[in-house]
Amino acid sequence: MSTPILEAHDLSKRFVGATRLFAPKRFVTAVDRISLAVYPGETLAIVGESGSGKSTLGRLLLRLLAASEGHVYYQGEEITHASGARLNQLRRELQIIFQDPFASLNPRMTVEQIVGEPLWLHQKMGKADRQARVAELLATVGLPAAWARRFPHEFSGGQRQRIGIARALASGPKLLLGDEPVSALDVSVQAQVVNLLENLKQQLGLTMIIVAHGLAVIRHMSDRVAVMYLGQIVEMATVDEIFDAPLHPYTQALIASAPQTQPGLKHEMPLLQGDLPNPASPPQGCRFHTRCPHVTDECRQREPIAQVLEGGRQVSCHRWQELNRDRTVIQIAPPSAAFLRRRALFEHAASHSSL
Ligand SMILES: Nc1ncnc2c1ncn2[C@@H]1O[C@H](COP(=O)(O)OP(=O)(O)OP(=O)(O)O)[C@@H](O)[C@H]1O
Repeated sequence: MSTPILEAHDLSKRFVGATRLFAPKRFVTAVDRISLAVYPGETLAIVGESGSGKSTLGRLLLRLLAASEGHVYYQGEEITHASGARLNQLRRELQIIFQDPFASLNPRMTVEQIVGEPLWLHQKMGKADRQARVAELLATVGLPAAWARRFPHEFSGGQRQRIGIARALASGPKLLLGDEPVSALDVSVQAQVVNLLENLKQQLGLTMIIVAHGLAVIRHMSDRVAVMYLGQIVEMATVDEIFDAPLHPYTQALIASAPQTQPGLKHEMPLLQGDLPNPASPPQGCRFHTRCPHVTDECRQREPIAQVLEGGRQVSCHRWQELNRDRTVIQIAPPSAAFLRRRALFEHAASHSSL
C-alpha cells in the first residue's frame, strides 16, 4: 500500500465538559486513543451516532483542533505541533466543507469575494487573475460565472454548498474533509452534490474524509469506513465489508437500524437499543457493553483491543469471532474496481496537477 496522506497515532482530545459553578471540572474525552491511516486517492468515511466524536476526529486530523495527546502525520511529516507558516500551508492543503452552507458563507460578501478570498490571502493573486480564477472555479462546481456578483442569500441550499466547495478548491487542496456535507440539503439535491464531489475527486486526484450519519451517502461515496462509538473506532474496513459482513455488534446494529441500505440483513441483526451513554462518564470495559445484546462479564470488565485482520480490517470486540462464525463467511475482498479506477485517476491527476 502507498504511504498514507494522513495518519493518527494514539490521538486523543479532551474537552472541559459543562459543570455547575464551583463544581469540579469534568472532562469529555471526545476522541480516545485513535490510530488510523488515510491513503491518497481514497474516501474514508467516519460514521457513528451523534456525539461519538466524528467531527472532533476530523478536525484533529486537519489540525483545526489541537490534540490533547497523540500524533498526527501528513505525508509522513509530524504536524501535531505545526504552527505559523507551516500551519497556514496545511490549512491550504487540508480543506473542510461544512454541513450548513449558509452559516459557513459570509452573507455580506459576494460569491467572488468568498471564493476569491483564499486566492488573495494565500497566493496574493491580483484582481483580474482572481476574477478569472473564480469564474473557472464556479464552472468547476457547475455554477455560471455571471453569478459571481451575487450574495449567498440569492442561492438555494445546493448552490450554496457548491459555492462552499469552490471556496475549498480555491486553495488547491490535496484533501477535503466533508463534515456532513449533504445532510442539510433536500434528498434530490444531495445526490447532485455527492456526484459533484465524486467527479471533483476523480478529476483532481483528491483524498476525502466524509463525516456522516447518512449510511446511504457513505455507501455511495466511500472506499473504507471507520465506525466510531464514544470516542473510539470499533470497526474499520472496506465499504463492502462494513455493509455486507459487519463484524462488530455495534456496526451490525447501526446498519440494521438503517434498513434502506441493507434490507436483506434486517432480520438477522439486532436493532440499536437505547441511547448513547454520557460521553463524560463512558462505561468501563467495552464501551458498547451497556447496549450490546451479546454482553458478557468480560465485556463489562475489560476493554477490547483492536484486532487487525488480514487486509487491514480492524475490529474491537471480545466476541467478534465467536459471534460471526456461523453468520458470515469473512472474505477479505480485493480493492473494488471503483477504488482502482480512482487510484489510477489520482495518479494521473497528481502528475498533471494544475486544476
Ligand atoms: N468544544 C467542545 N467543548 C466541549 N465539549 C465538546 C466540544 N466539542 C465536542 N464536544 C463533545 O465531544 C463529544 C463528541 O462531539 P463531536 O461533535 O465530535 O461528535 P459527533 O459524532 O461529530 O456528533 P454530531 O454528529 O452530533 O456532530 C460530544 O460529547 C460533544 O459534546
